Amino acid sequence: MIVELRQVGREFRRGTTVRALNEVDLDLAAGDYLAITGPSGAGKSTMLNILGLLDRPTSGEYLFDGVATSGLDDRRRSALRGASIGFVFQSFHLLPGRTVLQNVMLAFVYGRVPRAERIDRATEALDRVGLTHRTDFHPGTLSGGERQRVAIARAVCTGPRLLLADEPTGNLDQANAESVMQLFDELNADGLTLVVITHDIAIAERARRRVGISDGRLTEFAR
Ligand SMILES: Nc1ncnc2c1ncn2[C@@H]1O[C@H](COP(=O)(O)OP(=O)(O)OP(=O)(O)O)[C@@H](O)[C@H]1O
Repeated sequence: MIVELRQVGREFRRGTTVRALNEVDLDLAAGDYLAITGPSGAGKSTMLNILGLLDRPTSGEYLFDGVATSGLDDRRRSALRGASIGFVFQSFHLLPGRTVLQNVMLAFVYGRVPRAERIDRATEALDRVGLTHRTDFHPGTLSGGERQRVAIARAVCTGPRLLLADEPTGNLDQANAESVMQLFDELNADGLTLVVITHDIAIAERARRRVGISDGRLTEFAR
């Protein structure tokens, strides 16, 4: 198992208490492809932050790749995140003043990849997403779909065990969204474990498993 959530809860206390996640159980095996859907405020971002080791549950346990993460201090959690989890966001998060290749190489800033290997691995990731012809371009000159594919190259070039995507097609037109979803299908076929948060049912249908969140509770839909 890559992900095991055991009765995970996350409460926020700001005057009143909000239970953003409530006794959530979830298992993700290596190679799974999961979509998470739900209305605004249901707990999707909270779930992604917990899965990505950006936030901690207030109850329950999260095992990542068999490791109980509640026992890890912040430094170890960051190291695990950097080595094992890739992120893709709706708004791409590319640096406009850097080239495509340089943006992908930002993934290695906190990692342990030897300097000499970095260009090769970034170039290989750009080849994987079909953008070798854009290596020296700046993000501002690319289409939305190309920008998202750069962000995906940056997320996968470190060889993560899990890729987390938050509304990855939210800023894309249908054709560009399709190219990104096609790429996700290919990455998953190559064995990458994927979790995609989306409002879009057509996008969620691409995943092999689909869960809905409502008021912090998770329900898996039969396929
Ligand atoms: N840092 C925080 N402090 C207080 N409450 C929070 C915090 N983060 C989230 N919440 C609350 O937890 C609940 C779940 O929020 P979350 O952002 O996970 O929902 P979401 O499904 O991602 O919504 P959206 O689709 O609008 O992004 C909401 O009631 C929200 O107000």
